[in-house]
Amino acid sequence: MADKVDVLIKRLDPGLPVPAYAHPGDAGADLVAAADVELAPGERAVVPTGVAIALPDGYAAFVHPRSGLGARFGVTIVNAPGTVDAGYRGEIKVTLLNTDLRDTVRLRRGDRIAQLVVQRVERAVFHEVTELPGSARGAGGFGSTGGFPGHQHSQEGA
Ligand SMILES: O=c1ccn([C@H]2C[C@H](O)[C@@H](COP(=O)(O)OP(=O)(O)OP(=O)(O)O)O2)c(=O)[nH]1
Ligand SMILES: [Mg+2]
Repeated sequence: MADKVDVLIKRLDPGLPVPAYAHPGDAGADLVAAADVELAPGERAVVPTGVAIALPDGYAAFVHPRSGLGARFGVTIVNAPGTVDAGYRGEIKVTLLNTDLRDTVRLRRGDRIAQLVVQRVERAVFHEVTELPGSARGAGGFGSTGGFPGHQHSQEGA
């Protein structure tokens, strides 16, 4: 059986369910909207979920978009994945964005709008140096390996 972690949860709206995993083995527990929301094309809104949590030290929760909302309606999360810190006791909120150029999206209270992934996280101890150790990648990034449709691979500008 996979590792499990106990997370305290407080319902701020007793009429709504606590986050739930749809299937065994799912990484994300679905979060619901605590209010109706209407998003015009290109519009975003901070949507309450009706829950607050207390994570153990050494954990964080990440608010991920749902692929179905993205594929069907173009609804995503502006700051995906949102980070819920272990010390945060406020309501979890989701900043939804309607990326569709034509259609307004209407979501109802109780609709599943995002999914919460709880993960262990490390705290870094930053050691300042003047030179970093070399690596195979070096400073290449932002498409340095090419592979874009219709474009030739180029080392320039990497
Ligand atoms: O999608 C999100 C992202 C964040 N939060 C909450 C939990 C998190 O612990 C807190 C702060 O988030 P973050 O550090 O990303 O925001 P910030 O803009 O840096 O605000 P702050 O200055 O409060 O840290 O807001 C959410 O409810 N949903
Ligand atoms: Mg912050």
